[in-house]
Amino acid sequence: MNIDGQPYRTIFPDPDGVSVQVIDQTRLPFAFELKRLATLEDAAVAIRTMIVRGAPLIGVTAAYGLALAMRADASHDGIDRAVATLAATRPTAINLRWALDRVSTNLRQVAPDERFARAFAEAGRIAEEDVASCRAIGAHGSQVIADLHRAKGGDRPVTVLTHCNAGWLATVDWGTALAPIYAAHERGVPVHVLVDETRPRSQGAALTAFELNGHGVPHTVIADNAGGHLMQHGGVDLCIVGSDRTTASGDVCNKIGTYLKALAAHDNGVPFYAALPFSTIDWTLDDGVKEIPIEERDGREVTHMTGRLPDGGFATIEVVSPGSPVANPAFDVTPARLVTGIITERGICEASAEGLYGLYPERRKAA
Ligand SMILES: CSC[C@H]1O[C@H](OP(=O)(O)O)[C@H](O)[C@@H]1O
Repeated sequence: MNIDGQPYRTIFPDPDGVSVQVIDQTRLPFAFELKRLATLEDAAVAIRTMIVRGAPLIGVTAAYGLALAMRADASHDGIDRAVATLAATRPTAINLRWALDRVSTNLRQVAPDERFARAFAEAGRIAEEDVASCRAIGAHGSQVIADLHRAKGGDRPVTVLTHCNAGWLATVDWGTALAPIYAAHERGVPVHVLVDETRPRSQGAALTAFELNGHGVPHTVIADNAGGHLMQHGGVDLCIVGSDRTTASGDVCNKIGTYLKALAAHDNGVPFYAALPFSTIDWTLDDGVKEIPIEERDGREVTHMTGRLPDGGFATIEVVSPGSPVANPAFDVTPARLVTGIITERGICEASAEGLYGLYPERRKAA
């Protein structure tokens, strides 16, 4: 998407042909910096430290990371080691495992000296598919916004609340939850986005707000705990969130705090959608609350915050009483019963096995 009129993607091959460039998301919104990933370790560190983040982007980065690993060790053990290293970086987003399986599956049948080129090309295909999928999610989802705009009289913007960052920075381009918003904005449907700051890493305040500013989409950043109140007072027409893993039954795992927004939406009759591509669906799971692994991140993400000083420098400050124990689960699971619908690249379905298998019939379990 655009940054001040200049189109960007979050990850792209370096002109040298043997590495990739990524936007360092730990430096946004106050600094725009690219980082070159040339090795397996570069890719693993980038995912683990959230230089790149967001389920689809994590998958694409892992795919390129496996290719980069082939430059150093293209043996069978080298493939196994690279897959294990990348799979261990973050446990929740299923896109990571999905991408590694897709790239590694046929790699062993290829001659070792062809494995880098084959894996690098496959990673590129995954990236292009992600762009196409997210663009399609935008097209399908923008119709929900357009229909709401008409249903509400067509004389005011549709207010959409979103949580965390599920925009183009979480994918290769377009995004998932934000794709319908971009598409609606570009087709002239007036929208106003309520951006949950999304503690503790503030992906909303730092990344979603950065995206929407860069693309000229009206928005307001709000404290995480304000959403329920705004819904009670008619301030929210629609919620759209992303997902890191959605089960075959429609349970939606997403950034911590999503479940609380879904409860408030349900209590106030606000439609609550999850937007996600096929690569985010885990067809092996049915009970998301019991079965999806929830990443526990470093407590320092809660006890400290990093921001910009008045002189433009960066500083990290402590914001919790020293010595207090901290818990930092990074995701939660919204049961399908609280989800109005799931917006995918193939269309919109109800959050259920019937809905998802209806869009992806080839995934029906063998009888
Ligand atoms: C389109 S996936 C975006 C998804 O990923 C985020 O998690 P993180 O920033 O920790 O990678 C968040 O759950 C978003 O909804």
